[in-house]
Amino acid sequence: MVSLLGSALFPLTLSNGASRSARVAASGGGRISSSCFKHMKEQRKVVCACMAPPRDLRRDESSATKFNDSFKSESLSTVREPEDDSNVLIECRDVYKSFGEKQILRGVSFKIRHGEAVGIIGPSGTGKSTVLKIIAGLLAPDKGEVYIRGRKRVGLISDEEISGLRIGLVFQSAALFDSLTVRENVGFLLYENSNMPEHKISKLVTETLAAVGLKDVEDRLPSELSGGMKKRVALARSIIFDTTQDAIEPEVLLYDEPTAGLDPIASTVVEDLIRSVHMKGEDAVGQPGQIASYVVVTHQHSTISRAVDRLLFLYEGKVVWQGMTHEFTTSTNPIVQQFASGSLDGPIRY
Ligand SMILES: Nc1ncnc2c1ncn2[C@@H]1O[C@H](COP(=O)(O)OP(=O)(O)OP(=O)(O)O)[C@@H](O)[C@H]1O
Repeated sequence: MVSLLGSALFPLTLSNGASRSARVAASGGGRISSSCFKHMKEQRKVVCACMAPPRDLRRDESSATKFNDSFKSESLSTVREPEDDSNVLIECRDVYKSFGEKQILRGVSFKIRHGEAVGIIGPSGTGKSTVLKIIAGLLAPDKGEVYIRGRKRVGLISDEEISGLRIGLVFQSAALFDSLTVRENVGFLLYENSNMPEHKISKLVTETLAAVGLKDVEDRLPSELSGGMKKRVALARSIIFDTTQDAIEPEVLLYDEPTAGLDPIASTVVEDLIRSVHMKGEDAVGQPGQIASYVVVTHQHSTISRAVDRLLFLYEGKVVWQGMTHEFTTSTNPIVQQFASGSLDGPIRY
């Protein structure tokens, strides 16, 4: 697993004899941006650097932990949590992160349990994406710990041999390789890392595309897709996995502003898609989703109400409120009230 990371994306033989990496490199004349490439590499590392725990974890029933509303973040520590943490997939414990002089995270703590659909909200620049990258293992905390299924992560994901959890990060921009077809984009990790024959990967790609409601797009280039379709392709790429492995680990997907820039109806489609690939949902072909838990960073009210069950509110480097989604609008916490109403008056200063 680790060795895959260093060897990056090369080489990858295509059925037409060209190599995928060569085509990516050949696209340097503008068809693929360096940021897309970086995103893909980052995402790839996250998805790949994992091993295989038992499949039946997916069937575990778990409910979101209910937290009381509170006026002060400090009082969160007095809230009793369930004693049984066996279903905790990811835990951040007192995480700090600075960029230069700028202190962004100042003691962030939370748990993501098996089966949960969690949203992270809060004012711009408060560190939500930073939290996602820390969970994903793309950034290391300056202080504090991240536990993956009870095991403390040491360093970045690229240093890990076994995490016991596949973690996928779905970026705001679909971050597809513009020079590769939809099939090659979705099957990218399998073409490169698995022993699956090409025809099997191709079949799996078609099935996975069908699961996110796409048909007959395998041979198209990303430039021939709408924005919403690109997001679906990106989602398909995140949920595809090697079905020839005996044991498949549970997967957590991290979505960074998945509905940003979409019209309300396209947002609804993506929100329902996020639900549908979750274990409690049903995909476009009527199969239960494969995602054990997911975390969504969003500013969109519709995404909060439609796609997540529990919310973490991040402000000034800490989780200052946690609660079920339906408790958000009725919260008496002045920070939450101001944010929910969009008022200029209140403790949040811009
Ligand atoms: N790699 C980095 N180097 C320097 N500063 C960074 C880096 N990554 C993030 N920051 C800074 O950290 C702060 C938090 O960024 P982050 O993207 O996590 O916020 P956010 O809450 O997701 O914001 P938004 O809601 O606007 O997307 C910002 O001020 C950002 O400029």
